Amino acid sequence: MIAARDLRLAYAGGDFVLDVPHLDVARGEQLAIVGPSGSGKTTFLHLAAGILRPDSGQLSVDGRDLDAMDDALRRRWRVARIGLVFQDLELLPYLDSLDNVLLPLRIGGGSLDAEARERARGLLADFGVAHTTHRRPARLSGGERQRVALARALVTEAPLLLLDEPTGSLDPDNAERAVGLLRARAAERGATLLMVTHDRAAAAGFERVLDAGAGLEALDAELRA
Ligand SMILES: Nc1ncnc2c1ncn2[C@@H]1O[C@H](COP(=O)(O)OP(=O)(O)OP(=O)(O)O)[C@@H](O)[C@H]1O
Repeated sequence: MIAARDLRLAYAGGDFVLDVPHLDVARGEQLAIVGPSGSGKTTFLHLAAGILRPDSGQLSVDGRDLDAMDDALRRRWRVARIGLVFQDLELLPYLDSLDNVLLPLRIGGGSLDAEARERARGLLADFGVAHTTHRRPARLSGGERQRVALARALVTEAPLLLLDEPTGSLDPDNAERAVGLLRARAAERGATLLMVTHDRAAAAGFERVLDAGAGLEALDAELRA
């Protein structure tokens, strides 16, 4: 599902360089990348989502070479094929929870029929935030906002879930429940799940956990071990 080879990205004007020599994530696999702040987890996730483009190297996601797509196509492809949770959530402040969850369908030109609305409401209920359905983000707690963002990642039933610190605002019980639900939904439909986090507890139970502690180039060593 994800194949990265000799991937390199340096931010203009910064010191940080992301190097990922070799990483494969199989279709249907659930992978957690754990590492401290600043190790490049978000950068890698944004490369995999086609939000950032590498300076060099190859990256194929869901069988597509992201570099070969123009920006508009990559955006359409991302909305259709990836359920994404951003570290800063990116809920739209003028939409209530239901419309935030429906947003990927709206952007992707998908159907917003009764069935889609029912699915969105069901996801809000699954994550324990049905009571926020008609509230805007400003009137939600941090944990409620996070759970709305998690519900949104599942609404398109995309084959790839990319989750950036999906439990950052949740207490331990809610974190465990939320990750369990994301993983169960992914497993039910054979979707691939990649979570990056600094929270080792959130990664407990994942069959494959990569340590980005020494920088993502260390992933290569794990793969060869
Ligand atoms: N737009 C940018 N321009 C310059 N440097 C950046 C930019 N975004 C991130 N960085 C730097 O790149 C490095 C990796 O950042 P990244 O957000 O990928 O790390 P992370 O592992 O996700 O950290 P955290 O757990 O704190 O979110 C950091 O040193 C950061 O300061």
